[in-house]
Amino acid sequence: MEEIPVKVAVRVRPLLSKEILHNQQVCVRLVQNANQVIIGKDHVFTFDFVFGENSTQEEVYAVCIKPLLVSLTEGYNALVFAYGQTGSGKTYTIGGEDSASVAADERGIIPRAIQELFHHISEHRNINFHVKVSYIEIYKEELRDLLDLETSMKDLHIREDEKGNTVIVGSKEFQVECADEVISLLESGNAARHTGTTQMNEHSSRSHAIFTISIHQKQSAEYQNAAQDSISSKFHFVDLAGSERLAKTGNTGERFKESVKINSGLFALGNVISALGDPKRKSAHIPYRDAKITRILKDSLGRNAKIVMITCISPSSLDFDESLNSLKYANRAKNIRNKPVVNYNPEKDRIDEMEPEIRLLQEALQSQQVSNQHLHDLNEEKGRISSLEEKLTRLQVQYFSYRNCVDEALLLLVDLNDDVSLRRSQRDRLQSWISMVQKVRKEALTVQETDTGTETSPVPHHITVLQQKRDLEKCQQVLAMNEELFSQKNHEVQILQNQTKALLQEKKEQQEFLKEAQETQRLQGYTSPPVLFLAQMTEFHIRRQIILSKLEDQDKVLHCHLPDQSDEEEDNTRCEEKTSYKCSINQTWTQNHASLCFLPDVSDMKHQVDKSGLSNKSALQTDTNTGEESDSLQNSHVINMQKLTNSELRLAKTEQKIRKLALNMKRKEELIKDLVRTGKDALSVSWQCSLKISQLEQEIEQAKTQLSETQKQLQEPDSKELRDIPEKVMLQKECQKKTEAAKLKVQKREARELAQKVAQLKHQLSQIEERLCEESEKK
Ligand SMILES: Nc1ncnc2c1ncn2[C@@H]1O[C@H](COP(=O)(O)OP(=O)(O)OP(=O)(O)O)[C@@H](O)[C@H]1O
Repeated sequence: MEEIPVKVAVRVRPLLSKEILHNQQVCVRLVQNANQVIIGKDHVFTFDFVFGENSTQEEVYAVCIKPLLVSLTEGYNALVFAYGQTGSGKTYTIGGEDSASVAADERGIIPRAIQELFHHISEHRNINFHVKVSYIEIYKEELRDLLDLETSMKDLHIREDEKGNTVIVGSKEFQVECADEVISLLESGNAARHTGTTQMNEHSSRSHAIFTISIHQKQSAEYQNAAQDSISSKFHFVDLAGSERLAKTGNTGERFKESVKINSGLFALGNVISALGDPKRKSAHIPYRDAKITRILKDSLGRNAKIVMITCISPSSLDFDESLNSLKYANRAKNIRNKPVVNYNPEKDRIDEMEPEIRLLQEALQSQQVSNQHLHDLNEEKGRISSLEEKLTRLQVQYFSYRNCVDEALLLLVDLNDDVSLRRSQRDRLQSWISMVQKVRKEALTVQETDTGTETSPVPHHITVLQQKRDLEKCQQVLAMNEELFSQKNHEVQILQNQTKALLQEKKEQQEFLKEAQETQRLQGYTSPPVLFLAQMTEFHIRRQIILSKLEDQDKVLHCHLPDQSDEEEDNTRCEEKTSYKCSINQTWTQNHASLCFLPDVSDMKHQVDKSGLSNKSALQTDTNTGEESDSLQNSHVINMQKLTNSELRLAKTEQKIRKLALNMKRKEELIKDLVRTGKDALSVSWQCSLKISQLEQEIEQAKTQLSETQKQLQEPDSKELRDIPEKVMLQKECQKKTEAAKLKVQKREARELAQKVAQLKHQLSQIEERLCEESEKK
């Protein structure tokens, strides 16, 4: 396999009108015969082709591209890429401009190659050509289909097939028939390409564009002989985005981002070119994967393609650095060596690849045919069976009708045999016929019995089968309906079960919630001061209740004796009084029972007790015959009543005390809260003060240092400047500063005092808190 180097051409564009206007100088010269470019004074480069400012598009095409197009038609892959600084003439050379605005002789490489290709096709009628085109751009390292803008960037992927050919999966390939069709596709792609205005170029391409023509050629059937195969080849036309010096272009925002991506892609391409141009490259790694452009060109660069690199440069001395860099870049590319081959038989290879698949398919087809035959046979068999079944049914019907006839004939002949006088021979024959029929019938019955295993039935067999079939169908229908019903019911049951589950869950949750609430209430009951107070109150009431009940019991004992010591009238009075007393006691009892939190009116009680006491006294006055026992009982009753009154009074007093204490506690709690708040405020004030103090201290320190410096300066006898007025002003300022510093000192002292006060306050506060705690503990 022959190794051929990459051909490198350099094209120097003429100075543009704006460059002439700015009187820019030319810094590039060409030595046409030697294919040399001299830039500046002493940078000389030799290339395969050099084109000066007067070179035409036709010239560039004829020299650089025509041989590639010939190679393409011979079955070789080809690649031309234009490299150079922004605004150096790449798009102009490649032909990526709007062709409507370009004169025919200014058309670039691509339209010329298209024309030539279709001219070639038209001249080779013996070959069947299939031409496809695609147009892709790499914008900010993302692929974009310029012929189908609806294709999302995410759907385009660079892949490598098993032969190492780069394939862009998802890109549209248009099958084309004539040059005009391709030109219009090219134009629509050019229009869709990302371009923008920069300081360096009014129509700057902001992306790398790859226009690809793929051809597949095969001898026409009439000219074909067995030895000839088909050929497939492709031609990439690559218009790279221009290299840009960010400082020079002044790009910002989106343009800046584009520049970064463009330069990184070009840098990756430069690295690939360097690696490929390195004589020790066999061991070196080729960094194709670093950028999309290098991944796409992987199968061409350094591999199976004939390559021409066109380096475009500006002649302006202002672009000297960029042009020199481009020439160095191109110089490296000269070292790349490729091994192009004619791409024969991709179809045959494909057929080879597909052979096992074809074999499998053939086998599958055969087995399909066999099974089809079987199916056919089966169908035939089925048809035969059904016709036989029909025949059988018909025969059975015939048989039964014949049997009926025979049965009837038998009966008739048996009668005739008995009644009619026949000749002996006739009678014998009849007799033998009858016995034969009987024998046949008997045999038939035995066969039927063994077949069915049942008693003989008068219904023909086929009719029974049909009937049973119908019954079976009905049963199946009923079964299906039942099943449907069953599934419905099942579903309903399922729903109900779910509902029950949900309700149970809800109930459980509610129970848990209730428990939690009860628990919280219980815990709160032990900790909250008002509840404690209530509990204490309740305790008091219970004790009071116990005392009252004891008194009542004693009272009952007392009243049991009273009726025996009075006459009837007095009895009534006493009874009335007794009832009123009892009622009053019972009333008190009921009141106490009704609400433990309610204190009974002490004055009421006293009044009732007095009343009972008086009534007892009057009873004692009317009955002079009362015994000592009754006296003592009455006395004890009065004493008890007094005791009760006393305890009621004490209880009322204690309750009042408790109320007062609770009120006091509440006030003190509020006081504590206030004090804490004040303490916090005082703390924040003191913090702010200390912050201010530290600031002031710093300022004082600064003032001090400045003062000492000024003093030093004043002490210097040689300092002439001191006598100057501005210097004096400065000194005055310094003095002012010193005064301010002194003031600050005073402020600082005040602040310190304030801080001390705050500390004292805090101390007092803590003492009060301690005292309050002690008091509350005592209470
Ligand atoms: N050989 C030439 N003869 C006359 N004019 C040229 C030539 N080369 C380039 N120009 C002009 O120079 C300008 C810039 O060219 P072009 O747009 O092709 O640059 P570019 O290298 O593609 O720039 P970019 O990288 O920014 O896209 C265009 O106006 C173009 O017409």
